[in-house]
Amino acid sequence: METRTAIESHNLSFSYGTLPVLENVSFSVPEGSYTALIGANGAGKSTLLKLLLGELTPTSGSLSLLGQPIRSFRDWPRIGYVPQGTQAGYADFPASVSEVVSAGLYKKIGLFRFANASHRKEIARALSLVGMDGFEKRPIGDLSGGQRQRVLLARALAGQPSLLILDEPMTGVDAQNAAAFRELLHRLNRETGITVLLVTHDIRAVAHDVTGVLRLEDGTVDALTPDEILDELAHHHTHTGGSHGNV
Ligand SMILES: Nc1ncnc2c1ncn2[C@@H]1O[C@H](COP(=O)(O)OP(=O)(O)OP(=O)(O)O)[C@@H](O)[C@H]1O
Repeated sequence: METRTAIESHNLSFSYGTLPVLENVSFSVPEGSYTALIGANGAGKSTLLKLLLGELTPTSGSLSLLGQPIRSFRDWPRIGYVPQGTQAGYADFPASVSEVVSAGLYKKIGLFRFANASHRKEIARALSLVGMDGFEKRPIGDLSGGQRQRVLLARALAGQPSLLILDEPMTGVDAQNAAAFRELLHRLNRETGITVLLVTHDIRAVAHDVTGVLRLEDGTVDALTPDEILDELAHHHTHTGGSHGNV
């Protein structure tokens, strides 16, 4: 069935005990969009991602993924996820690039459900998408931070998800590699049509790439167009993004 929204929430609320984080939040992320999720430290970005990944359950309201209510969502292979700050942790990881990328497949489709040849082909395809063709046999620890981060993106892309969720993937990557990674995300979104939801503290860096922005603030979510965000940035408003002084 064709779905129009990758993510949709209606009056979504979530509290940790008595601490409300999201209060009657309604928003939608269109299929094929490139959406930035921004908000100051503690605004609730990670909490919203955990709700999307099924790790937390909404207190009330509805949340749907790819047109299905999150409670009964079964299509996890269609969701790719790049968690926060993982690239540095792979510096000493004793595995080849191929093994790391295939972990993304195992999680999605089960260890024995993929024939070996098509399995290898899918790993090569994912590596090619991120510009890491031929790196299968290299130990991941031998790569640069920027290369490792692209391998982790390939792991999320293995199995051809239709929604890619990234939690501050540029953390701990130098400026040049971060710029290359942003360009890669932009190109993936344009060329493959994959829906991208990017949590970022640096909205300025992606404001020209994204098709929309969701800003978490005081328990609510505001949807902004790229023009609105660029306008705010041009007028030096201070509440467009994180609290690291980069807005
Ligand atoms: N497991 C938890 N139990 C209780 N409170 C929590 C828990 N996790 C987060 N919080 C609180 O919920 C609020 C939202 O936190 P969350 O981590 O979602 O924010 P964030 O926007 O991701 O922040 P950051 O940008 O620093 O990662 C904060 O006040 C935080 O202290």
